[in-house]
Amino acid sequence: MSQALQSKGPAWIHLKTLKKREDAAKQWDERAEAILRGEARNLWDIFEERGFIKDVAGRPESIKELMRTKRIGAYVGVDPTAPSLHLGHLLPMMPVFWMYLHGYRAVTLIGGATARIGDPTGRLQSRETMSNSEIATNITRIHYQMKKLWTNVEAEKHKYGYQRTWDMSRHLVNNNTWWQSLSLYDVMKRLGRYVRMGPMLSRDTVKNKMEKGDGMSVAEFMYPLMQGWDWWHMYSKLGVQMQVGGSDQYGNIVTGIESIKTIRASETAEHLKIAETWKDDPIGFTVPLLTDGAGTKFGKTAGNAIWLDPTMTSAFSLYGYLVRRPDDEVEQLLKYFTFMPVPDITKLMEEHGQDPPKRVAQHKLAFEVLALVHGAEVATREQHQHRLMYSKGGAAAVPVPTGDPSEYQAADGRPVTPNNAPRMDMQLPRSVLSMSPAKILHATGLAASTSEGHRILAQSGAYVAARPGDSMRELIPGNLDWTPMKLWQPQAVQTFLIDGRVLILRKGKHNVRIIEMVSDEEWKASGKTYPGEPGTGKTRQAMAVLRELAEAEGKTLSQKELYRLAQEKLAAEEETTVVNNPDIRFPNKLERMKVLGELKPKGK
Ligand SMILES: Nc1ncnc2c1ncn2[C@@H]1O[C@H](COP(=O)(O)OP(=O)(O)OP(=O)(O)O)[C@@H](O)[C@H]1O
Ligand SMILES: N[C@@H](Cc1ccc(O)cc1)C(=O)O
Repeated sequence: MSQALQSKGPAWIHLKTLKKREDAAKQWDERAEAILRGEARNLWDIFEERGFIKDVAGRPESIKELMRTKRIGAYVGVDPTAPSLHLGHLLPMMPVFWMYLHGYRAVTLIGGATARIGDPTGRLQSRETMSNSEIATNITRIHYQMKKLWTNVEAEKHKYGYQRTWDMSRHLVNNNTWWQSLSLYDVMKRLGRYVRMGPMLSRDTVKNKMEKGDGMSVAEFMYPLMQGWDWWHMYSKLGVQMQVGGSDQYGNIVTGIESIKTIRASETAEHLKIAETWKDDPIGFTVPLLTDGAGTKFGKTAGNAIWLDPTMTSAFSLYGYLVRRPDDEVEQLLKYFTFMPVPDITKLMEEHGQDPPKRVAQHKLAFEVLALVHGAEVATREQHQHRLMYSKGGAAAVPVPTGDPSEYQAADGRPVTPNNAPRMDMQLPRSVLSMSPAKILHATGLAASTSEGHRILAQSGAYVAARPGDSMRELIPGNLDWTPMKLWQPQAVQTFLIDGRVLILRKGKHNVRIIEMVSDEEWKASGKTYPGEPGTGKTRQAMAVLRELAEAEGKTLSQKELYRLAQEKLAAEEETTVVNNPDIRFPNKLERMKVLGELKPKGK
């Protein structure tokens, strides 16, 4: 046995990794051969068959050959200009998910930096400037949404029998992580110096916005170059050679290809130069536009978005929307939004054709999309609800998210997963900020009590979105970094407020709260209470109810008596009626009578 293999530690790991890499390359070559022999399929053909390809930046034959022979990476980016992704965004993400299932490297990108500038493509008016807190909120929500999608893609991988290979990989990145430290000098030196104004000025977006719109800022003008630099970053660091986008992204993708070639050629250090053969060239394509029944693009601007966030479009409504798709659309939607092989879709459509009113194809579509967006358990639940509704011929009662305390509780004590995570957005009164971190955790529902809050903090189990390290400062705008919370002084948490109004906390991996601080007056007027709110404890509330009941009977009770009775009743917790708060139990009517019967009106 060689020295390296005998010794423990890094050298041994290194050899093991090398061996895996070698095996993976061999497997890839074998598959490339199998594709050539017609025994395996080229993913590019699958993209074509499913209707994913609208415009191609590059030669389709070369791309196909590249995909056969090389394990390239692919990415799709979304700017967090809204608090949620929508169905339109999911379309360009689907080919990237397919890439992952087929063993390529797949990246979804959140444009924490680009969202600040706003993609001017196809617009006459600039996007509104977003505040730090709005960006932080959107990034947090979309980050966890993408995580959830990736979790469910993983489940789909098993469902459809895709093998895990050692080298398949998926990444979720935020372009702010490189833009925050990139120097203007680097961008100018490697890219700006070579880009000519003529072609940039002749782009439709630039001409239209300058001539018919509200003009164009330098940053907006540079936007396609920023997107191009993102791609370069991932091209050079992760081997991302392909970009996928919505149909409006063609111009940005072409500019990106030119940018990569320019930056690549501007490398002066011989040992850092990247090869420039067709096998190394960046390539990309756009997917068709997803439109609504009236042919309008689905999106934020048109106000017709079907959101992937269940508090914005409930899982029930998403299912309902998909089940209502007309017969002539459903086959294409199955190709776009499910991982069902096309022969299975064809078979399903034949079955559907035998009894169209049964909508088997639409139900399958709805189930599959929900499984991808919200997980198999929610998909099964919603399918059941809808079947029940149709069989009864009436509308089932659907819970609409209201921000009720129960929505912040983890599902029946089970571990919090991306698919059952409680809702993130909540409000709390500003006075909460002067409480201890343990109490704040309790107030947000991240801890069941203050003492549990203490325990969580002692074990470093909760985090606040903040600058990395111990700097005790609020989040770097555009980033999402976490700092473990400690048993800090009561005022400390205040230092992490973003724009003085938003606090972002997390417990465990997926249990997140984005808390908007409102004035105490506004909170009081809302009539809401939070766990541990002073004056709203169980005993105090029970005393208030008992006092009211007694007064209605013309009886006045001392505080001491009220306290004793409240304690007694709460301890008994027999026959109960839930009032307002599911945590607080009150005596039922019979009980009340008994209680009041026992009472001696004061002075008698
Ligand atoms: N309806 C759609 N069909 C296909 N792709 C879409 C659709 N909507 C958005 N996309 C794609 O998703 C990505 C992100 O889009 P973007 O952030 O511009 O969202 P949007 O909802 O279209 O915004 P807006 O409506 O404000 O223009 C882009 O690649 C875009 O082309
Ligand atoms: N410009 C894209 C989003 C995006 C941002 C950065 C990227 O690197 C890629 C894509 C859009 O508006 O849809």
